[in-house]
Amino acid sequence: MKIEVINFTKSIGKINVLENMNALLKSGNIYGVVGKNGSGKTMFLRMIAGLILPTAGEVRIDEKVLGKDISFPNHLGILLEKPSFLPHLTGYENLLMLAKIRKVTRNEEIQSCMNLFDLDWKSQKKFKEYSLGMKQKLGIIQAIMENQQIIILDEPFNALDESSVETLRRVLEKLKDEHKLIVMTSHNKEDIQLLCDHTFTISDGKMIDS
Ligand SMILES: Nc1ncnc2c1ncn2[C@@H]1O[C@H](COP(=O)(O)OP(=O)(O)OP(=O)(O)O)[C@@H](O)[C@H]1O
Repeated sequence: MKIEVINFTKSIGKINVLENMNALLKSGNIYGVVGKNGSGKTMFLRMIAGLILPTAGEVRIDEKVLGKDISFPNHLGILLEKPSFLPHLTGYENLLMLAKIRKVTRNEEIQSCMNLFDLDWKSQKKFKEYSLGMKQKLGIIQAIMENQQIIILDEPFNALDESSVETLRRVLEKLKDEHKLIVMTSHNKEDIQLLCDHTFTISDGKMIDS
């Protein structure tokens, strides 16, 4: 798959939160998006996910224009800040419910994904009782469990303990080998250097290095 960002500008009020962005992303690569707090990294992810529409320019997913030819990229798995799940259900019940929508993920796959990240799928603990890191892991699992072609992860390493960081690194390498297109933000240089084939640096809504 191919994502092309062409002269994309997004203005909110008088501010350009993204300004004249250009980028090309292809399957089989991990892309890192870096920059200071408030520079526009999350906006960049929202842009390629079709969650914000341009003031000018466009995003093409395999030649289809987002917001015109298609509303959202097909085959998208996404983790945005603060994953939202139903508080009164367990983690497993939340994932089961989401899996029912597209009907592509088997229960066993959810169970093994939870095991991989050291979450007990049989636990009766409700989502509202989850710790920050447990919530993060559930969000990661939801983004990858449907085996989507494009995987967008906003700060996926946030709040993870050391062994889960290792697990996630291995998972992302495997997804790359399976020819997925992965885009992630991180404030951690080591994660970016170890994993990413290409880095986009954003400053004040502008791409300063690509
Ligand atoms: N709903 C909104 N309305 C107006 N401005 C917004 C809105 N959401 C974000 N912004 C602004 O857009 C800019 C980019 O925000 P963004 O969330 O993309 O930053 P970021 O690089 O992801 O930051 P961080 O590292 O803190 O997560 C910031 O100046 C922010 O204040």
